[in-house]
Amino acid sequence: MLKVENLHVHLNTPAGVVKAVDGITFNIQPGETVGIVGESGSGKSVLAHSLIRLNPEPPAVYPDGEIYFEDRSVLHMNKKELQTFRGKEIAMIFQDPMSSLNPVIRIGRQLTEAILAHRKISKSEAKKKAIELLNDVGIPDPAVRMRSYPHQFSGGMRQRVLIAMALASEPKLLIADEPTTALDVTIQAQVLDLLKSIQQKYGTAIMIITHDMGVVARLADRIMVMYAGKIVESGKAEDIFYHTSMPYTWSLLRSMPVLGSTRHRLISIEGQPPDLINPPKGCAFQPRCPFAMEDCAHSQPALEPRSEAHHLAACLLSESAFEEKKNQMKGVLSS
Ligand SMILES: Nc1ncnc2c1ncn2[C@@H]1O[C@H](COP(=O)(O)OP(=O)(O)OP(=O)(O)O)[C@@H](O)[C@H]1O
Repeated sequence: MLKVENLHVHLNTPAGVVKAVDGITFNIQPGETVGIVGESGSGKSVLAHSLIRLNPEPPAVYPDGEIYFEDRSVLHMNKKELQTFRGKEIAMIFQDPMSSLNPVIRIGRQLTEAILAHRKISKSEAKKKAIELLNDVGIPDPAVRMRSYPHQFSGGMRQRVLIAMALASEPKLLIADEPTTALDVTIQAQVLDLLKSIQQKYGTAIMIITHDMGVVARLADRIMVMYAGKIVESGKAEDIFYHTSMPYTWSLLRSMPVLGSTRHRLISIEGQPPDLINPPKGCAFQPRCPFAMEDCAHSQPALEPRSEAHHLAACLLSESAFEEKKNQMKGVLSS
């Protein structure tokens, strides 16, 4: 359904060219849930926004690569084509629902208008559909709540409303950019469960962007790990969690809190993410990598298959060598 080929997105800033997306290739199939994880600044949002050309142009330019949605080139769409494409085929929800809702217009009207923008139905049918959608996303008393203003809803409820708005056009792909970061933990879990149930009901593919490995663990079939504008590891969720093949992914996983663990402090990844204007030569993670070898500073590892099908990693260490290094590290940490 979605095919991204060797995509490069550059941001021309006064300080220089930020290589925010630096040669990324992936597909999303209908109904699939794909998680994109990485630290702040790794290029997740720029990548997601480029799928519907939401990065302001300038500063964004697309010097190389292609994005196809059902064989249509998104990078070659004109303004009018983009307008109908956005929301209708691919919809997006953001971290802060308040910024996407109009504070002075009732929820019901905003939702009804979103439906009417995409479907040729009467106003009363759209209203009925709006109530149905609010019900689907778990808003109690939806017919009554249609008359509420955004500030009369809690943060979690507002995120539910936005999910309903995104579903108004029955998109084939829903991009959720850090949809739960602004919510507290119990509400986060409810919103993630809602996304899962929506996918089952509507068959919508979901691309979820997060810096939280716990979020992708809960939701994603397939995970792509981003570092410095590149995908450094991708595979099925179980490959990423149980056959981790790239030291950056391993570091992200080690920084996750573990329920019931005797570990008392969270392990953070030492060092800073690289400057995307002057990225380091060789592997961009090398300056922070606990397993770096001499070659890592000179040659950039390609994203290559590992032993499990469709599991790719960009690391000069072979699977067995990485396994050995991890075991040595565990030995040092436990002694
Ligand atoms: N409008 C812009 N102008 C200049 N640089 C930008 C702009 N937007 C993003 N960047 C830079 O592009 C890089 C990628 O940013 P992006 O927002 O995609 O990261 P991210 O992984 O989504 O991080 P976060 O989780 O903090 O949103 C960063 O170095 C960021 O500073």
